[in-house]
Amino acid sequence: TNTNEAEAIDFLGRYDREAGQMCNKFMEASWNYNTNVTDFNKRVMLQQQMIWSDFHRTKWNEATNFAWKNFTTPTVRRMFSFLTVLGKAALPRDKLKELTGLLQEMKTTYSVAKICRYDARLRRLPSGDYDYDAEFEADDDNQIGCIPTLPLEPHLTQMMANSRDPDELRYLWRAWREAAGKPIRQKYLRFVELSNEAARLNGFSDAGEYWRSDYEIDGFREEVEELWQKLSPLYQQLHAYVRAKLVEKYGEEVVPRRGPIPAHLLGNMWAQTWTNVLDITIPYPGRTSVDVTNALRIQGYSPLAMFRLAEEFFTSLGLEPMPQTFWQRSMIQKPTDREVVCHASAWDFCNGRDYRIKQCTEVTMEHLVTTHHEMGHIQYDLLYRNQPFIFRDGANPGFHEAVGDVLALSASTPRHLQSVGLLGNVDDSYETDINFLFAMALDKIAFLPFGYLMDQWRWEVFSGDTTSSNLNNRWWELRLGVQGVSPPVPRTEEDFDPGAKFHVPANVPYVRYFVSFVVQFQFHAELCKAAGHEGPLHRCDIYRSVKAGRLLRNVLSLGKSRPWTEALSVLTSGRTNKLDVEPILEYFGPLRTWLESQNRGELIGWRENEAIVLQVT
Ligand SMILES: CC(=O)N[C@@H](CC(=O)O)C(=O)NC[C@H](CC1(C(=O)N[C@@H](Cc2ccc(O)cc2)C(=O)O)CCCC1)C(=O)O
Ligand SMILES: [Zn+2]
Repeated sequence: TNTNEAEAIDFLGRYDREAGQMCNKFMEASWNYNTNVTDFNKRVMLQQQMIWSDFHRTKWNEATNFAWKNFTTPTVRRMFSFLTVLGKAALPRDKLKELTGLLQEMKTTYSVAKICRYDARLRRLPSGDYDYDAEFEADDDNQIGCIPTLPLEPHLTQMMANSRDPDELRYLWRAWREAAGKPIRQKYLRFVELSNEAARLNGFSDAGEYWRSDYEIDGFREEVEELWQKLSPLYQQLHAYVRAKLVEKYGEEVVPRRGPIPAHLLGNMWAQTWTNVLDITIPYPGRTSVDVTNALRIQGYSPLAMFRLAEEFFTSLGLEPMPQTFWQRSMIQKPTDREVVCHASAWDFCNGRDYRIKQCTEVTMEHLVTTHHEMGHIQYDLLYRNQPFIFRDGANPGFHEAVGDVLALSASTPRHLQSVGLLGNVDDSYETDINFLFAMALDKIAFLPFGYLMDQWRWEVFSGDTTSSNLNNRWWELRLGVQGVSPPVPRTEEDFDPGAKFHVPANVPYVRYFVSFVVQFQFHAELCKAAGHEGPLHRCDIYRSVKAGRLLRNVLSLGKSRPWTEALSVLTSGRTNKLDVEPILEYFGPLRTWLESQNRGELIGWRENEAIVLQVT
């Protein structure tokens, strides 16, 4: 092995230049496929994927020839520690092709899945009523003239958000899982086998351990478990209150007063955020509500105007504007002339100049928040663009997910929405405060158990604790036990419900979002301090604070050049280097007190025997 550190540094210099070019070519091919889903574009992208993997393996061979662990320069050692993990390219070529092929097939199934309109699917009884029980017996579609025409975005997303008909919601919930989840069950099992084989070739016990290594700390799994245990009581208070409101709306036959909440009634296809049932659950209906969707529409906001509004928040902090090419090359609306992957995403083309967002933007408050989220990824990409290629990444994946959300915490406040003209008169009353905190909790607190259980389930699949005999059952054990939601129709091992959530077929890890929802409040607290904010944390708006912007720039410019624990030390001026639930609990403190008083007499938590009995074939 080569102990010459000077030669190693020369190798790293060459790698830096070549990797940027290879990455750019792969991102272009991947972008072309995602913004124009055709077989040709898929083939080109898979070809580029193989070229990138060959490049990665060649460089890996060179890197592993160096005795890098004894090198004296810390950043050189850190670069080699990343370079000497080959990832899926460690697989034999034929298995790598199978793996990438399976991944593309699963992503395509998800992206093009469509279901029939509600009424087209259902048989009518002589009386003219719908025959709900017949809805899935007649699998022979043309018997009832059903042609699947409704895609997830924007149709099913909007229907799940706006329908208040439990039967329609139940149909949509089940039909989507028939179309998107069930068909990929076998492919996913084979994909897991190959992912584990690749992980073992890299010295990990399974793909879950490989994923968790991104967080660079031992006991990350236990750390996440501990954070959830501290947050679960607040979630249970919110769950109890929302359940009581849903009982009021739909009655106890539909919503068990002491049981889990049926998953189709929470305004979201996966019950992961509950903002779309704010109208049913808002604490003080008469008072100010921060859902500015109507104002956006009345004021004629376009997707572009929403993007400009988000960009202006970043530049008000002294952070980077979007590059010129961003506005020319991004896809911010769903095209009408071709299939695209609508799931929003932010793209770094690895050349320090080309950055884009792909988003099927709708003019809603939810999409305004998403726009900040995606632009947060681009901002982070821009701030670390002068780092070496290997360090151009988030300090940990949760940091990358937090950036946009941190700004959105300020941009969503009633005061801020009023200052940009999206909200009329805002009173500083207690009720308005509670309404605002409640709306934020439907997004941030409701999400925590889902953000936690997604990879709990996958880590157990990768480790073999969960197998094909209990794949779907284990999913519902976690959904019931952790999140307190139940399926609106019985589920069996014929189904594959996790497969109906983008990140499973797309194989995108998810615990990053749980980490983000904790750490974004640590960022918020520190930036508010830097901005000189006084008063309750939930009222802070860092808009136009150049001091807050400077602190954020200092933390994010590090990229992955230092462990994220050091980045947290920079953020907190040395006060901590750990994930900490105190800021999120402080932010929601007033709401928790209010919920505890409102929930007197309610069962906090849920009796699992009230869930629909899980059928096991
Ligand atoms: C080239 C590439 O892929 N780039 C990465 C970014 C990067 O790695 O640089 C990327 O763009 N990933 C896409 C993904 C999209 C979204 C998502 O999937 N969100 C989660 C969880 C969630 C829920 C509520 C919330 O407020 C925030 C997050 C979900 O919807 O379940 C959908 C809209 C929001 C974010 C994303 O932006 O994280
Ligand atoms: Zn993100």
